[in-house]
Formats: sequence, structure tokens, C-alpha cells
Amino acid sequence: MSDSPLIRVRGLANRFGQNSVHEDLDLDLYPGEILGVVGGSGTGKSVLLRSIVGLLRPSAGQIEVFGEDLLGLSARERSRVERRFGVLFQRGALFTSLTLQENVALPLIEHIGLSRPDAEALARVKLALAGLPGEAAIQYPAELSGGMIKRAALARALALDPEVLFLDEPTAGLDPIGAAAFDHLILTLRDALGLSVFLVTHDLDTLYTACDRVAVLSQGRVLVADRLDIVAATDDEWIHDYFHGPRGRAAHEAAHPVEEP
Ligand SMILES: Nc1ncnc2c1ncn2[C@@H]1O[C@H](COP(=O)(O)OP(=O)(O)OP(=O)(O)O)[C@@H](O)[C@H]1O
Repeated sequence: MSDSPLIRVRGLANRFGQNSVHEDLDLDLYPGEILGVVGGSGTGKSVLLRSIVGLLRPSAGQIEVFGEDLLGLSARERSRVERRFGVLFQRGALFTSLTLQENVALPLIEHIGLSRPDAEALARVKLALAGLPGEAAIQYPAELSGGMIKRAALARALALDPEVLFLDEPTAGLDPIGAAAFDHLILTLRDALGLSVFLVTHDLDTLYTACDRVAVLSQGRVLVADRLDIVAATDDEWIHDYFHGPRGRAAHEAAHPVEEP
């Protein structure tokens, strides 16, 4: 990649008491790419995401974002940088007592001081961008399917026009058709809005469909971060089992259908 990275993580360590989750972890996110972050359960994918978005202060290391040393900034300066992030958490985290448009309007009222009618009008645009029908705007999360809730949470992550989107297992809990539609939505949004995307996933189909590069976390570090074909060919037991087990083969075949003669 010729561009310099938007996010540059160097020598990152995250320790919780005796439990060392990351040691000397390096990772880059380049402008405009969709980076898939995979690894066995408990390898620290969510901890890595939380460290970068500022929800967790790492034990050691450097996180450079948009050329600024995130850990060296004051709280005020950090929040200026973090405003350029959109985050979709694993469980969507919508307020259940608010309609979808009220949920999405909230950051617009809180962070940029829009009036409630303006914020809700803009929220309806964001909900449409995330592929929701107009009538969903006045529905409550409990009235919606899992896929629609994910889309609403995505609309909220997009509320402040972020440059980098962080997604923590966006297709978890969706049926295969809903998951495939979500993968395509991420690709469309990346292309339309020029987003860079940091995507934690277990979903092999997402890696094949949506990701430009894949980073594999193992034993506290990034074992490899590269194009999928290069990663899949890396000599490592977990990588082999993950990419070449039955699910990995199925995802590969779905992404590379054999041409009919
Ligand atoms: N706030 C915390 N305090 C103590 N330990 C934590 C904390 N957050 C995470 N951990 C530990 O860090 C390790 C990595 O957790 P993390 O949720 O990042 O894994 P993951 O790779 O995202 O897993 P999964 O694929 O199962 O979601 C786990 O052992 C977890 O218990």
C-alpha cells in the first residue's frame, strides 16, 4: 500500500492482572480499506477495538490516528479525534425506550447541537442510508428484527459522518441472507462515503465478500495482516483449521463459484 496508514498501532500491550491479552502488537489501517480482524475466541479482538476507539487505556504502546498520537492527547483533544470514528458494538446498544429516529438523532443533538426536528430529519436520512424503510423511523427496537436493529445501530454509527467505521461482529446473530445483505451494505457505504473500516468478525463469508485485507490475532499479536489468499496460505494451525475446515472451504467456494462449461 502506498498511502500512509490512517491508524498505526505499535507495540500495543493490554494486560488485566495476570492475563496478558496483547504484547507488542502492531497493526495498520489504510485509507479506504475494509480490514477484517479475526482470531480465536479470547484473542483480544474486541479489546483491540476498544483500545483504538478510546474505551480502554492500553498498558503500553502507541496508537497513532490521523497522524496524532492518541494516547498523548488531552481528553478534549481525544474526543475531537474520536468524533471522526463511528462504532457499531456487538449488541447494537440502542436505547429501547426511544424510536429509531430518536436513537440516531441523539448524537446529533448532543455533539453538534442540532434542534430536535433537524436532528430527526437527518436521522431519517441516515436510517435510509443504512437500508431501512421510511416507516421504521418511528418504530422502537423491540418491534424490529435483528437485521433491522443492526442497520439502525449502523445508522447511529454513521450519524456524525465518521471517516473510520469500527464494527464488532456486525453479522453475528443474523441469518445467512441477512448477513450477506449486511456485508454488501458495508461495501456500498465504503464506496459511497469513502469510509475506512475496521471489522472484527468470525464470519468467513464476510471476509471473502467484504474485506480487502485480513489481520489474524494470535498469542497477543497480529500474526499476519494481508490479502485473504496470502493469509489463508500462512503456515499456522489456527489459520489452517479456520480457512481450510468445512466452513472455510464453503465460504471460499461461495466466493469463487466454479464456472459452468
Ligand atoms: N475489562 C476487562 N477486564 C478484564 N479482562 C478483560 C476485560 N476486557 C476483556 N478482558 C479479557 O480479555 C480477553 C480478550 O477479550 P476479547 O473480548 O477482546 O476477546 P475476543 O477476541 O473479542 O473474543 P470473542 O471472539 O469471543 O468475542 C479475554 O480473556 C477477556 O476476559
